[in-house]
Amino acid sequence: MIKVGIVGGTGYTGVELLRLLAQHPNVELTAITSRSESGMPVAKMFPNLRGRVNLAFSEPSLETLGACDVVFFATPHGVAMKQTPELLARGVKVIDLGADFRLKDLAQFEKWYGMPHSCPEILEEAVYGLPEVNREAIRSARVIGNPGCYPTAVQLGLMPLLKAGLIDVDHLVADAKSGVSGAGRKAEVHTLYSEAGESFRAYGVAGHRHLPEITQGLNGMTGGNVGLTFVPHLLPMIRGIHATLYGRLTKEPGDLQALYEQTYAGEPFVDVMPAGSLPETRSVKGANTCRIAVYRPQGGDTVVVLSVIDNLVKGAAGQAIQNMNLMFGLAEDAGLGQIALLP
Ligand SMILES: NC(=O)C1=CN([C@@H]2O[C@H](COP(=O)(O)OP(=O)(O)OC[C@H]3O[C@@H](n4cnc5c(N)ncnc54)[C@H](OP(=O)(O)O)[C@@H]3O)[C@@H](O)[C@H]2O)C=CC1
Ligand SMILES: CC(=O)N[C@@H](CCC(=O)OP(=O)(O)O)C(=O)O
Repeated sequence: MIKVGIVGGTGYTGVELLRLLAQHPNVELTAITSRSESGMPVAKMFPNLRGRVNLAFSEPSLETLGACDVVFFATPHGVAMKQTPELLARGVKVIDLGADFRLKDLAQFEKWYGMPHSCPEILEEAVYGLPEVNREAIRSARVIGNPGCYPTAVQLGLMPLLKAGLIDVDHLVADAKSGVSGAGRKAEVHTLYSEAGESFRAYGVAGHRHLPEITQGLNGMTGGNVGLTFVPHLLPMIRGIHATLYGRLTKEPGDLQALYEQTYAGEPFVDVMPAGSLPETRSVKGANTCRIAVYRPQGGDTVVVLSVIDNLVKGAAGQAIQNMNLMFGLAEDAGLGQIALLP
């Protein structure tokens, strides 16, 4: 059994890790930390875990975490990089759900996250945990920068077109919408029910920290520098991301449906839907699945891709477990068989 620790167990990605790991056949939950709720039984805060998780929250101490085989950081940016060097020295692998190990360019990290990086040498060895792109490197990684939620939906949606060299890489557009759980569990005015409910708006239009993460990934697919306009929106729902992606064709693309199906053939967590389908966020709610549909409206020169994920699963905790499975040589889908909750 793999001994697992979770730092940040009281947040939304933390409790999602717990929900999924409690059903994982190869995992023993060893430590679940919270600074604010240390001593409280986990199932008291999260009754969905009653009878399934019998631990109490503990302080995030090196002693407890150092006894694990792998530690997930479900914490704000800047926390994982402080503790990762000591954990690695004790032979513990690290999967950060925050952004400390995602951006390879230090200047970009410091610009978008407003803090210096405390372990650049570990950032260099860390692997970006998008299995559909980096599967082999993930298998041997000690540190994973788990992708952001929007970057997962956008990169998986655009990858087939970019790898095939079919679209103008200077003018990509990603119009993406997220449910409010994407903002985490901490109290903030803009995610209050009476602020976010029955309303809809964009945010981060002039610049969002996921822009450099997405372009880093897309650059890796094209070998050059892509130009991307990325506009996130806040939807009055709890879970889910819907990304609508636009690319202008630079040549006759052939059968786009076949291109998508072939690219993702054999991928356990990417579902290319039949031509004419409209992926819904509810079709992935609670599941580690990205569902994609590709369109060429009126046979014109614009390709439209629809990509949906659950921000807390394929956009965070599920993908992190997929990465853990790869790092420990387990079946990639172990513990990740959940079917989406519908309606
Ligand atoms: N929500 C989402 O959809 C997604 C989130 N992410 C990323 O995952 C990470 C966690 O997000 P989310 O679960 O939404 O956040 P939350 O705000 O819901 O939870 C954050 C957790 O971190 C703990 N924490 C905060 N500061 C520290 C610290 N200095 N040391 C140790 N623990 C700390 C908190 O517990 P306590 O204060 O009790 O210790 C809390 O449990 C973030 O980096 C986020 O950007 C990534 C993809 C999607
Ligand atoms: C709706 C909402 O607020 N979503 C978050 C993104 C989700 C997330 O937490 O991603 P990171 O891990 O990269 O921070 C945001 O736009 O800041």
